[in-house]
Amino acid sequence: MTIHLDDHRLDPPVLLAPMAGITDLPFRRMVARFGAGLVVSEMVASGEMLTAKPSVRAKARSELGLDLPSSVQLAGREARPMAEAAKMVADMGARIIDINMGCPAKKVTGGASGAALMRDPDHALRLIEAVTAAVDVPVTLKMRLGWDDESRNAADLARRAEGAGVRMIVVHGRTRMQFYQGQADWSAIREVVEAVSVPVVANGDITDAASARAALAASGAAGVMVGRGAQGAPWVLAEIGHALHGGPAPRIPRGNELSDLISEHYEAMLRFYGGDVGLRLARKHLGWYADRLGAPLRAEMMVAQSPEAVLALIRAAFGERAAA
Ligand SMILES: Cc1cc2nc3c(=O)[nH]c(=O)nc-3n(C[C@H](O)[C@H](O)[C@H](O)COP(=O)(O)O)c2cc1C
Repeated sequence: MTIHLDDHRLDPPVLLAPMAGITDLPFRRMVARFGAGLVVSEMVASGEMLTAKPSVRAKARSELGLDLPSSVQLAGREARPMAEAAKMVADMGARIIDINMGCPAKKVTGGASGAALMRDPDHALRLIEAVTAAVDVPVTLKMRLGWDDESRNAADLARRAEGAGVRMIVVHGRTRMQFYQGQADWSAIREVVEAVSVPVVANGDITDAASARAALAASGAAGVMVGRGAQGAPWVLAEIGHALHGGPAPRIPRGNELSDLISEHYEAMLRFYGGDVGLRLARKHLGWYADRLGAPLRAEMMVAQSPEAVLALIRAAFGERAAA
């Protein structure tokens, strides 16, 4: 099954979730080269986008260097700045724009954006309409089941969003008040699938082929979106695409090929952010790779102070001898 958004084919329908501080351009490129139907940027605050801060603009960059659609996610609470920011990111090359109505963080919901928009559907609709009217690229929406158990309004909001021109809806199977607790309720996503005719994508706790298959069966969704499951395993989306949709099997690197890949990711982060910031931000990815792959020297990688020292540790931890 393939999801079509205008000329874009999201094939396989296995999508990388937006994650603030994680799905930056270097990580999206890493996931994209193994294979995914779509990769989504971390959220970009619309207000900050309009101030033209270089670090915010960098989040909205989407040139993957591959023939794969890249989506930029915007967060905000007011229609006009959201529409203006949407125009800016489309001009920068975003091929799809996603609206964040799922983020539970107090910093975000306190500003009445993210999942807080689900508490005020009339206002949310005005914001969606402003964005769809402002750009020619497809606009998608990411939401939760609702604010809390008493107000599970995802299906109703999805129906209205479709009417306002939204082309695909991703639903994280938790309410905002659940934050990340418990288990995502994939069967609750079915109500949204049945409410709209645009593709609905299931999200939450999907980490491998088995959970992806279970999420699709429970929800009836057209595809899955994977977030935390891709940390330290940028090949996981391609593995799911292969198992469920017959896409090409990813070649998961081992030994020196693995240490080359991780070094490449590391150096891409240094180039993207500049030395000091890159060195610091790359640590969490190195930690995830080490955790996933059971590699040694994790603690040393976390405190190493120079790129040369980190690269030597990557070779020692993940390379041929380490694998032997
Ligand atoms: C560290 C972190 C950052 C996130 N940032 C965003 C974000 O910027 N925008 C968004 O819509 N969701 C964000 N999310 C939510 C994820 O997109 C996803 O909905 C959630 O993690 C559930 O999927 P998963 O179980 O596959 O991780 C974030 C989640 C995490 C863990």
